[in-house]
Amino acid sequence: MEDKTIKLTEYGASEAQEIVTGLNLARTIATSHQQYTIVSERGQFRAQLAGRLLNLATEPEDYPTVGDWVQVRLPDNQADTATIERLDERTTVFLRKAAGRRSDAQLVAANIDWLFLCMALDANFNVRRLERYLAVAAASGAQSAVVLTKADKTTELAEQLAAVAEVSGDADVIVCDATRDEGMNELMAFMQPRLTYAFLGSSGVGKTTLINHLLGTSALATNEVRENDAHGRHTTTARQLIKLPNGSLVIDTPGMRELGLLDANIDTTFEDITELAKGCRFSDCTHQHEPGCAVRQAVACGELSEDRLASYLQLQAEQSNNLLRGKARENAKINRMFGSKKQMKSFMKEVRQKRR
Ligand SMILES: Nc1nc2c(ncn2[C@@H]2O[C@H](COP(=O)(O)OP(=O)(O)OP(=O)(O)O)[C@@H](O)[C@H]2O)c(=O)[nH]1
Ligand SMILES: [Zn+2]
Repeated sequence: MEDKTIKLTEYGASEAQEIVTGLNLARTIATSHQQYTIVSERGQFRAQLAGRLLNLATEPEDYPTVGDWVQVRLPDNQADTATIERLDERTTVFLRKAAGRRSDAQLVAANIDWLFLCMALDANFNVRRLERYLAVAAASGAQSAVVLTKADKTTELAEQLAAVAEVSGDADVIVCDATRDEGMNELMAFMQPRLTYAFLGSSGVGKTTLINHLLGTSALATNEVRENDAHGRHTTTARQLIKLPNGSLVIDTPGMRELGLLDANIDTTFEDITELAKGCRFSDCTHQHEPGCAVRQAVACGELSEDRLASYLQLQAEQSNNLLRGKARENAKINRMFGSKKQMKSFMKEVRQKRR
């Protein structure tokens, strides 16, 4: 195998990373079924979680995901598997709600600097969905930009851009057309070496195509979309971190049918409504039936769209529903581990006293 020394700083490591004696710092660049591919100073390795970590892992968040920094024990032989001993704290994490009724988290990627929220300008175009992406992205800690793809497929670009501008706040909006190689320069102008960028969006909007254009190759496989229905088949099944020629790191994520909301920053994403709500008669106004509601008033006089308010209320309902379920889940976990909350507290007290 080619002996190449990889500088971890090229993978975005910050100087602050502390390296535990005997362990190497590595970045997770791909995962599949609890098998990981990592990049370390000694090169790329396959890796698996140490048994101790596996035993402690009870939530999806406990497992490494693409973009994670991990501390590993490397084997002498590159063909052998490395062991992940510790998961470093994440600076940002993009979570979605797993499919189904439980509010389980599904990790999409970690330590992302920028999220590119991708939406196609064909039948995929939907500002309500974009609002959802913006709200979830705002809670991740990463910055976001809107990437509108397939500009060749629309005859209403001006109207679509106006609709996007109404919901996207301060976020930059980049229009791309992969068939004519348009928008790639704007996208590249965004991207700096060593920062990590994740492409998110429904299946078939052209995320992989964009990354291939940025790479200048067809390193990643794409799939033809079935004509007429605008539903791409799922091409991207595994996530991976890829380095672009300019040194930027990109993560292609599998297209999502629906972005399940687990945590969102609704107030900043819907700043217009938050502002209006200050004029409501009741400070806890739900903007649904209360008298003196400034938000409904704005809808009535056409200042705020009915659809945007509906979208806001819907996301808020999902958010509070998840919070309730999350609390119930946390209590169940405490009961499992300690018997009861009371027993947990007395256990913690004992630990604190021993430390003194
Ligand atoms: N007309 C047109 N087609 C495009 C454009 N960009 C991508 N496509 C086509 O759209 C289809 C889906 O593209 P992908 O890049 O695989 O989409 P994706 O978002 O990565 O899809 P998943 O991997 O399923 O999430 C392919 O047939 C591409 O050739 C574009 O700008 N214009
Ligand atoms: Zn109100």
